[in-house]
This record gives sequence, structure tokens and C-alpha cells, in this order.
Amino acid sequence: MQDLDELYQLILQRKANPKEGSYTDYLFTKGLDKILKKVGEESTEVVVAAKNDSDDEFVYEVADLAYHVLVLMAERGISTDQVKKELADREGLMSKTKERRDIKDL
Ligand SMILES: N=c1c2ncn([C@@H]3O[C@H](COP(=O)(O)OP(=O)(O)OP(=O)(O)O)[C@@H](O)[C@H]3O)c2ncn1[C@@H]1O[C@H](COP(=O)(O)O)[C@@H](O)[C@H]1O
Repeated sequence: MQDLDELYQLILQRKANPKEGSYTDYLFTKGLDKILKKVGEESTEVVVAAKNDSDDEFVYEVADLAYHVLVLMAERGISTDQVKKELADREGLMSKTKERRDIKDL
């Protein structure tokens, strides 16, 4: 069982200690442009899979995209905690916006 935080930590470990035969290491060695290309490709694959009937294929492509986004975050030096904080801040902001919308709709 591997959650996104554990996967991110493993990706950071690969960045700090390159491992022979590791695909993550291969991406870091190739650099930012290669990682961006993969994120672009995997995003398109998610869009295509979402239009098809297979949930398994869709889940597979979302997992591929999640992995490549985590590699991109590690390359850019952004932690999962920073994204979680952004989402948490947004939660407060969104509920305030909703309150304002509800008041306007009265
Ligand atoms: N979650 C993933 C993961 N998801 C996708 N991929 C790789 O992403 C690639 C996507 O397939 P593509 O056909 O698009 O790419 P490709 O033809 O293999 O490679 P390119 O030449 O296009 O770059 C595959 O090679 C997958 O193995 C992943 N590689 C590694 N992980 C995890 O990352 C961790 C570290 O793994 P290693 O880096 O292999 O040690 C482990 O927990 C792994 O499970």
C-alpha cells in the first residue's frame, strides 16, 4: 500500500540517491523538459481515457499522471505539504465565497 505522500518521499529518495534502473532516476537525469513532456502526455491520456468506458483504464492513467506530477513537484522543489496547505487555505476562501453567493441569492 503506497499513498501519495509515501510515493513522493520515495521519489525524493531517488533524487537524493540515484538508483540503477530506476525510471524516476531516468526522469531526473533527463531533466525538467522531459518531465514536462511526460506530464503533458499523461494529461492527454487521462482526457482520452475519461471519454472511454473503462474505469480501470481511467484509473491507470490518473495514477500515471499523479506519479509524473509528483516527480515534477520534486524537480521544482515543491512539497506535498505546500499543495495541501494551498488546498486548506482555499477551503476557507471557497466557503466564504459560497456564503457571499448565498447572501446575494437571498
Ligand atoms: N508509480 C510509478 C510509476 N507510474 C508510472 N511509471 C512509469 O512511467 C512510464 C510511463 O510509461 P510510458 O510508456 O509513457 O513511458 P516509457 O515509454 O516507459 O518512457 P519514456 O521514454 O516515454 O519516458 C512507465 O515506464 C512506468 O513504469 C512509474 N514508475 C515508477 N513509479 C513508482 O515510483 C517509485 C520508484 O520507482 P523507480 O523509479 O522505478 O525505482 C516506485 O514506488 C514505483 O512504483
